[in-house]
Amino acid sequence: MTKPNLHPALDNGIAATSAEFSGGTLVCACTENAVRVRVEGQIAHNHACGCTKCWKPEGAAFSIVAVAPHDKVTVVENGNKLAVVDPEALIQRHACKDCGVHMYGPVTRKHPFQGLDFIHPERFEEKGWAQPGFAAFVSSAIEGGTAPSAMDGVRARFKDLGLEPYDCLNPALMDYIATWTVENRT
Ligand SMILES: N[C@@H](CCC(=O)N[C@@H](CS)C(=O)NCC(=O)O)C(=O)O
Ligand SMILES: [Zn+2]
Ligand SMILES: [Zn+2]
Repeated sequence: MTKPNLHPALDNGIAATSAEFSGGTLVCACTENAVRVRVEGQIAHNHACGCTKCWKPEGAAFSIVAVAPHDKVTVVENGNKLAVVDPEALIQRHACKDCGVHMYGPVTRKHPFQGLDFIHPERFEEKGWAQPGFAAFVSSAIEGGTAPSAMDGVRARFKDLGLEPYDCLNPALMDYIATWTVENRT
């Protein structure tokens, strides 16, 4: 059976995390006047996401997405090209209006992820960012066009890569969300 195309940063071999990585610059896909976003420090919770809302490169069924604290994320070039994809969404994904790449997505509303920005580390100009650790929203890939009959192969491939597949987030993040929910009951 042919291997499913998940994402180039998975299919072509997962690049190792470097302890030396102390931040980098995300760049959009424009060849002129590219948007650049500086992220200070290492990223956290990097994972593959199968949902339809996360930005993916052409042909990929999954995105690669991680978080960084909002105060560590700064637009440094061509921020005038950014627009919010869906103002109603929890994650305020700021995309380049010319090439469509999502550059950063802050969570500003009261939520366990408030204060975090979602970013796509494959857009870093530098290497060494923390490698993905699991796969989230795997069943949502069907909504993005993956055939239901391909899903066993998709999950098996993630397991081969050492990335446990989940249909929501991983247990650590789900427990974190539930704990926050208990602590913030009104
Ligand atoms: N099945 C839905 C799932 C969407 C979803 O819940 N995505 C997650 C992972 S990125 C989320 O946290 N979304 C919040 C948001 O999009 O603002 C889809 O594929 O569109
Ligand atoms: Zn662009
Ligand atoms: Zn997603």
